[in-house]
Amino acid sequence: MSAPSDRGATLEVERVSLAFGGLKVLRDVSFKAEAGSVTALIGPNGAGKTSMFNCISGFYKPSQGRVLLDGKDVSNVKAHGRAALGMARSFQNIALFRGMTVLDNIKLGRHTHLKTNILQGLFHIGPAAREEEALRAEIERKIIDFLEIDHIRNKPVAMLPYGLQKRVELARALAMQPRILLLDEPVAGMNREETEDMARFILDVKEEWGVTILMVEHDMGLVMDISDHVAVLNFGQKIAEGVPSVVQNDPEVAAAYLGSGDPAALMRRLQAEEAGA
Ligand SMILES: Nc1ncnc2c1ncn2[C@@H]1O[C@H](COP(=O)(O)OP(=O)(O)OP(=O)(O)O)[C@@H](O)[C@H]1O
Repeated sequence: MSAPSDRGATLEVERVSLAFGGLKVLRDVSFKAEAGSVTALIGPNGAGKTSMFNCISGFYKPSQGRVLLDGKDVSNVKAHGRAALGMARSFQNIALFRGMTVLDNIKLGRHTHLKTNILQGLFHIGPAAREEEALRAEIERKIIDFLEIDHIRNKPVAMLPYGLQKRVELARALAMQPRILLLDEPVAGMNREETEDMARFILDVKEEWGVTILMVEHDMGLVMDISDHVAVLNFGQKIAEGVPSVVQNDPEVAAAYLGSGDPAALMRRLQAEEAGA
């Protein structure tokens, strides 16, 4: 299969902080997702993972820090501009048009950053160039083959089991021809078989399409199995980072998750680090 993007993009998060009123949600967080790798952002509930995703994709503007895509500062680029630069995102809760078919949902993915309007795109009218249309159709066909969803292409999304809906969401994100894919809890609510399928597809997106993957995920089995790199947030700060085996054995990470150790001491250390930064 030919890759829709030549290679994945590098993402750098540089000293990002975010506050809602007086609440500091992210504090001076830096990490990097290397081109063509799978990076996982993990941490207990409320650690700031989704907020970080929102800063990366341009939904939130950090109070400090920068987001760089292939070394280019995109901090002032709006969400749709970042999408046009190759950032695609899936959401924690499925954000598909439930009454529409699988194929039409996938088609909508491509219109995120094209000038062609959605209705023109769906009904193949207007100024959309024929050649581009053919190329797009080819890409959609490849995505449908790749994710093994040909048998449901004309089914309304609402009729599909949860795991397949998540797969359609991935298909729609791929239709944007991303260079980096941000996946917010891609296997949340899935059974074991669905999780294993999704793990395989994520790895295939990386290996066959060269797309960089950044995912927020609570399923530690999946994170440790498929990530090249893991960054851990707790109380809005990065507490650990590295290859899965190192992060897995980090006592501070265990303490953050299990509540063992002394959370007050950890909080004090994080605050002291922040004050000294
Ligand atoms: N729009 C908002 N306004 C105010 N506070 C917010 C907003 N979004 C998030 N927060 C707060 O920021 C903190 C981090 O939330 P966030 O959703 O980023 O964490 P998370 O690590 O993604 O959690 P989870 O794993 O439960 O999804 C929480 O205390 C949350 O209540």
